[in-house]
Amino acid sequence: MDIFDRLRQATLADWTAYVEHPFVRELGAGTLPQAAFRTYLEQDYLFLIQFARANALAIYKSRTLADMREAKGTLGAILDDEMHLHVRLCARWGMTRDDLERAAEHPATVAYTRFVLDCGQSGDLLDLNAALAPCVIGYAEIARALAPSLHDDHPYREWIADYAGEAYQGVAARARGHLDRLAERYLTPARLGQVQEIFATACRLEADFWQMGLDSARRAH
Ligand SMILES: Cc1ncc(CO)c(N)n1
Repeated sequence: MDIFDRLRQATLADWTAYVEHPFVRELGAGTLPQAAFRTYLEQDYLFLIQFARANALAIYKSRTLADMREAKGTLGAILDDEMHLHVRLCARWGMTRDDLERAAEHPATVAYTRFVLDCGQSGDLLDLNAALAPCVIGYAEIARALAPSLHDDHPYREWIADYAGEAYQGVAARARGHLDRLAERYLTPARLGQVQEIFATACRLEADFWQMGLDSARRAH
């Protein structure tokens, strides 16, 4: 069992509430209201800006070149791949990159991103990567679970296919391996509870992020 599996086991209720959130189920079934997806995607673009900063912070917090390269790889994947998906999908609704960058951050976006950044500022690279893990590894798992139900005219096909694709799955697998190596170096029995709490909080903030999308569609009706 690697450290990711141990953290997931220890926080299983929070993990499950995140990866099996009603937003995820409706996304997979293709029944998610478009308004919910649009709000989610707009906020997720703003999320990714802060998430890029968190990975830049991971470079700053690194004591080895190998750790720096891991964070740089994830940072590159966010800036050069993942954000392009958002811009591409939003362009279909007439939203430009500028529109996205001008949007106001929802409290759920602020809460999650600033929590992750604070874990990195107040803690070390293990704390920061424990806060980042539910995000990267969680999305890879969610998309892999949804991919078998994809069909040609699925409304969210591109989103699911991108996160289920080889490139993103590779980023997540690397992050998982890196977290394990960080745990070997830095995790002590005394720290385990705190690292679990960071992981669990990030899972809860992920669930809140999905909920924000659902709630916005409810308000629009
Ligand atoms: C909220 C959130 N969590 C995880 C990911 C995966 O990078 C994302 N794009 N957005």
